[in-house]
Amino acid sequence: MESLLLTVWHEVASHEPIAPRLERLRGALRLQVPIRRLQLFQLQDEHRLTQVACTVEGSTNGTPATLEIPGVGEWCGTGDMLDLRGVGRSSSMERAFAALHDGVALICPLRIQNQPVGVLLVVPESRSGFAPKQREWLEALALPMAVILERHLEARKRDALERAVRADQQALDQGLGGRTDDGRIVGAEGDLRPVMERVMLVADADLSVLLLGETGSGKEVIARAIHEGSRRCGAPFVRVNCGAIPAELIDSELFGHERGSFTGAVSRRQGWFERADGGTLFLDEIGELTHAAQVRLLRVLQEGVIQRVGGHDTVPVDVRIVAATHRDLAAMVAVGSFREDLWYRVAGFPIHIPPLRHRPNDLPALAEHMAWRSAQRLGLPLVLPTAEDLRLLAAYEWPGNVRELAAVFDRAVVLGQGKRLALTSALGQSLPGGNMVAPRPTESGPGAGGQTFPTLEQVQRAHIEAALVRTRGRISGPAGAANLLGLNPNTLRSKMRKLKVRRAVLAIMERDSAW
Ligand SMILES: Nc1ncnc2c1ncn2[C@@H]1O[C@H](COP(=O)(O)OP(=O)(O)OP(=O)(O)O)[C@@H](O)[C@H]1O
Repeated sequence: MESLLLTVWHEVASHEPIAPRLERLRGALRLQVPIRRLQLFQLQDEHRLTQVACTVEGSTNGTPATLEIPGVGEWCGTGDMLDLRGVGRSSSMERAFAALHDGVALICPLRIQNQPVGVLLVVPESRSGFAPKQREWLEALALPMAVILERHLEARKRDALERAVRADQQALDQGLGGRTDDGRIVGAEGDLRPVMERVMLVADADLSVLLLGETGSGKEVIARAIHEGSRRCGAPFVRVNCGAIPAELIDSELFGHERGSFTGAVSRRQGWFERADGGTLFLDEIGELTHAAQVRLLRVLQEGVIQRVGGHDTVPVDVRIVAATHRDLAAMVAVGSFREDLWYRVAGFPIHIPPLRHRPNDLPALAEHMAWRSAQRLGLPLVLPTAEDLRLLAAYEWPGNVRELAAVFDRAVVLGQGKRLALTSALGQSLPGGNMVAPRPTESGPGAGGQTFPTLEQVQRAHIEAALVRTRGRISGPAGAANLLGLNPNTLRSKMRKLKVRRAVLAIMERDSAW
């Protein structure tokens, strides 16, 4: 028993990730106790457990990541170890645990200084369960397991905090000159004009604004324009990506924290509201906020004051909210995944930004802007798009909108090395094997005078790939590549096989739209 406990405490002191430590622990324990599976759960609130780690042998683990178990919090705080074989399963908690492993398991509450942290679940090798002595050993495991779990949770919190600090730093760098853009809104006099008219109407009205539009369509650009057109323009514009906030850090992100208020809080930190005080808080991807975060956000919007985590003073804050989402927020309200009261707070004045494919008149100016921007960013000579380049761009759907256009130009400029815009190649970028889509002969560039002249096979392959890019991978039907190329779908398929055409170009384009 002593040597076993020594091994256990040795694992407690380790800094390795939790899963291999638990696996080793199970191995050591199995010398004394016939264990098949160990599962460690973190207590999320009164009724919720989240699986942190599981070790198992010989079968996959079908336990869901999060379990709703009524009364589990209370039992964790005061209850004793339970052998599910022996209980009458009178409570719904016992029934819920018993359902996990066919009623053959032992559950042990994990506490530190009487505070509940989680649950250890142990499944025996056989249905006969554990002998009394073996149960004693398992009971002795509760404290070291609780310490392992608590340290693991603290380490995760620390990591999340470091990530948040890094994100802050990036945002700061961008604000301080990381932007190589001239800040121009291309299309303000073109297809984007109705949007700009609404921006001008609302900019100085100090209403909250909700920007609706597909990803990469320019919501942040418009949010900045609203801020810059308002009387708050001399004060900060703070952008927060709501989808990237770890649930355990929501309070600290919103309200800030005092030094030492939790492990990892090495200095005082201002929350978003304080940082944006007097200015505009841009809540990007607001539809991604968790339910708990929605509640917290609503509270500060209603009360207009914040209290830092670990602090006692209330701090009044004055911010204008501009929120954005690519989701159908009204539908989310209808199904209850976004709070209606928060919706009323943030959706004072909605502005819809159309996707790039609905702004054909802006495309030439945007293409020139991106050619200039990429050349400047990458330190290469400026090459402007030709009429043929513009036709190629106009034929594409742009699911990633202006951001995707910017990424395509970055690649086209790099691939063309300041001598040409390699737009065809940039649209159907390099494949995992390292091969490139061969340039089309029409591409602006050296053509016949260039260093390499593409073979007929390369040109055919590139042409078929360009057709597949345009039809987003569809081969047959009126909107398919075969129709576009004037071929029978089966003929196209056999050509694709012969030429080793890579339908993976599509996967790459999808990946690149998030570039
Ligand atoms: N009208 C425009 N004129 C010039 N550049 C633009 C325009 N619209 C968008 N951009 C550029 O496109 C990129 C994406 O824009 P932005 O970040 O505003 O999109 P978004 O809709 O907020 O994206 P997401 O939904 O992913 O947050 C940025 O580099 C931005 O500078």
